[in-house]
Amino acid sequence: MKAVHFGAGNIGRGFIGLLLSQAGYEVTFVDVNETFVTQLQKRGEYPVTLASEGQETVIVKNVTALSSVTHAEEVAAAIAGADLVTTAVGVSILKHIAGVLAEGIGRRLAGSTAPLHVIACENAIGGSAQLKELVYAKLDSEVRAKADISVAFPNAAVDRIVPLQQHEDILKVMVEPFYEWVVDASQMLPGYRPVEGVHYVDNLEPYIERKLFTVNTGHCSAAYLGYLRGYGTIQQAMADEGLTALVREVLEETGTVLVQKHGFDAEQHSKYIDKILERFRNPALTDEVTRVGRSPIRKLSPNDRLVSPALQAFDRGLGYTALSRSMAAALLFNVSDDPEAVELQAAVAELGAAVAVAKYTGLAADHAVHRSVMAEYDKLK
Ligand SMILES: NC(=O)c1ccc[n+]([C@@H]2O[C@H](COP(=O)([O-])OP(=O)(O)OC[C@H]3O[C@@H](n4cnc5c(N)ncnc54)[C@H](O)[C@@H]3O)[C@@H](O)[C@H]2O)c1
Ligand SMILES: O=P(O)(O)OC[C@@H](O)[C@@H](O)[C@H](O)[C@H](O)CO
Repeated sequence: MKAVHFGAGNIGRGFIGLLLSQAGYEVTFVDVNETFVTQLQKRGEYPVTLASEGQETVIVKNVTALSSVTHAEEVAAAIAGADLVTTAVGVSILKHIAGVLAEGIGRRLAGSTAPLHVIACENAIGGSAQLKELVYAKLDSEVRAKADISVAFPNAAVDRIVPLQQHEDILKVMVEPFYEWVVDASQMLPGYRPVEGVHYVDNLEPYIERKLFTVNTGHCSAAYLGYLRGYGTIQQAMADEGLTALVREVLEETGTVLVQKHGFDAEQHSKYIDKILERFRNPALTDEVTRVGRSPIRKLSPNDRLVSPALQAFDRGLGYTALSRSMAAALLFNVSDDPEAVELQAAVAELGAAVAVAKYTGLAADHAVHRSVMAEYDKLK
């Protein structure tokens, strides 16, 4: 079985490539980073170390790589012959891989009706659906009709904390032991062969919302509030009890929405929150607040981890003050090598915070959540 995986970065090597290789796939990574590509081609394997007491290392074998810049032909050919395509490049990069993916799908459908699943493993609601739209926009109607039959884009939720890596071996990845990969079974092609280690569910929404609005909402809250208090890592921020209490408040707000909306057991959900906070604290990881808070404009966007749960709380008459505080803190995330942080800072300086909030969150200036964000911003500033 053959898989093509876009993005040989942290989660790509530390989770998706590892799991697919262990499930028996020959994995071809596709990346723009020439060093990763050359090293993966040359060695055909790389180590993944678990950030736990024993620090067990697994060697991921049966892998190679292609450059999406210099090997576009080979990438399209690999897609034409693959059983599975996955991505972990960042949701805003999906538009850049849609062209070669469309080319590969077109070639494949010219001579084969073998099933192909394309799964975006990004932190976003409906990541694969977004990718499908981008790819379909590049296919003609005849190819689209064929793709409707034998190519599927099931949405997914992936969870494993993989920080930025700093090892002598450039391919080595240190990952937390926990992992979860959930795929929407209702969007798979009939008779699909499950990938070992992937959890297939009939309705993905409760899973993706629970993950994004707990792990990622809590994570970015710790990052933005931690940044304001001068902490460099999530582990340092989470050692501050006052800060952890603020993060917990946020997760209590999202938890109330999730329990009401999806019918999760309140006690179980509370344990889920405890477990997530424990994962953030993992002393064997060093996870920088600048990684976890990266791309604040994406994180402040209407369907992402802050605005969406706040609006859902508002609609249900529930609290959203702690979520508003995290959004306000995002406005103060002044990291000069993060292009979105730079853009956000410039927008706040030029337009004022109220207009910038409306612009990036989609919240009208007279919306109660917008007013709440501004009230928290005035306090934090
Ligand atoms: N790191 C985590 O803990 C984690 C966990 C779950 C989900 N995610 C999600 O996975 C995605 C990747 O995150 P990451 O932390 O691995 O980031 P990363 O920056 O480590 O990896 C992204 C990789 O994509 C590559 N890339 C960029 N443009 C490309 C292109 N046009 N074609 C091919 N490759 C390209 C980059 O060179 C890089 O190697 C994001 O959507 C993130 O939200 C990350
Ligand atoms: O990848 P982002 O920028 O959407 O979010 C940063 C982190 O919260 C994220 O990468 C987590 O580590 C991951 O989602 C854990 O499963």
